[in-house]
Amino acid sequence: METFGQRLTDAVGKRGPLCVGIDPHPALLTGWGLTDDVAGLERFARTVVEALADRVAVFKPQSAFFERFGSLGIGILESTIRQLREARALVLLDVKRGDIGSTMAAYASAYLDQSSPLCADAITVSPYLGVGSLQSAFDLAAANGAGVFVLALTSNPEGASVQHARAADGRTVAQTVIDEISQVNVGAQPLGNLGLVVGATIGRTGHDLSRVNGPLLAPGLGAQGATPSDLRSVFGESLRNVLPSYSREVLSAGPSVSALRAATERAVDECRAALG
Ligand SMILES: O=C(O)c1cc(=O)[nH]c(=O)n1[C@@H]1O[C@H](COP(=O)(O)O)[C@@H](O)[C@H]1O
Repeated sequence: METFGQRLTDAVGKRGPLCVGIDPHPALLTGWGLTDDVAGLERFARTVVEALADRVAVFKPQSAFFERFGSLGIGILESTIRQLREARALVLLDVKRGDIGSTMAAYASAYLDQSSPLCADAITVSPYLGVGSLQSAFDLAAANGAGVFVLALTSNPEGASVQHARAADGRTVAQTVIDEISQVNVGAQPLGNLGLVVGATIGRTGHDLSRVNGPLLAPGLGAQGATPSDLRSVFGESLRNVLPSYSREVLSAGPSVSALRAATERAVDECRAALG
């Protein structure tokens, strides 16, 4: 079975270095002339799939915006994941899970087990209960050719108060997470299955990402104020492993299919130029 690192490398090679977040905010539904209800959500998701599924490497549906409509919203999330994967795009489900090991195993099977209706290619997780508590997700991902993206340095201004705090050995909390993930990815070719999330908004923080050997998801572009030209100062020599991620900036071009495609092409071109 191909590893997630291999599948991601292939997808980005064919379609370009871009992740499009599917975040159906109430304001976006309204902006698209849709109702803020299940019918509006369904139409929104269907339009994104029609416009972009065959041309974007990675999609990141944000689970909360589907969960908000209960089981009907989850049903639309399931069908959206399925349609995106049928179009050979990778789906990184943004659920930011994290729990004690035994419960984490249940979350892992919900999102990474091939037989689950919500099975995705990768998920986002939070390391707040300790990186070791996520082991069951790492194991299931490896067994299924899937990936796991661990929050390290988030794009929001509040993140630094926890992530830049110093552990007993003097490293920041974020650096301990980065180092633990780097250890798992050692030797993986072309890229490890474990990624990190590092916001494009954070500027130069002095964290060492040089040994991660895994994908670096960079949200915070567009609506949160970062631009592709900020990526170099955040990622330095690790730029080659960066997967830039846009949600509202690209989605606000809708509902026109051609405008969504044009916004995506622009984003890919700008990211390609910035990543070198
Ligand atoms: O894990 C994430 O995707 C994430 C991490 C982070 O540090 N910052 C961040 O904005 N995100 C997510 O990325 C998306 C950003 O959306 P836009 O600001 O509209 O591009 C949202 O779904 C956030 O939940």
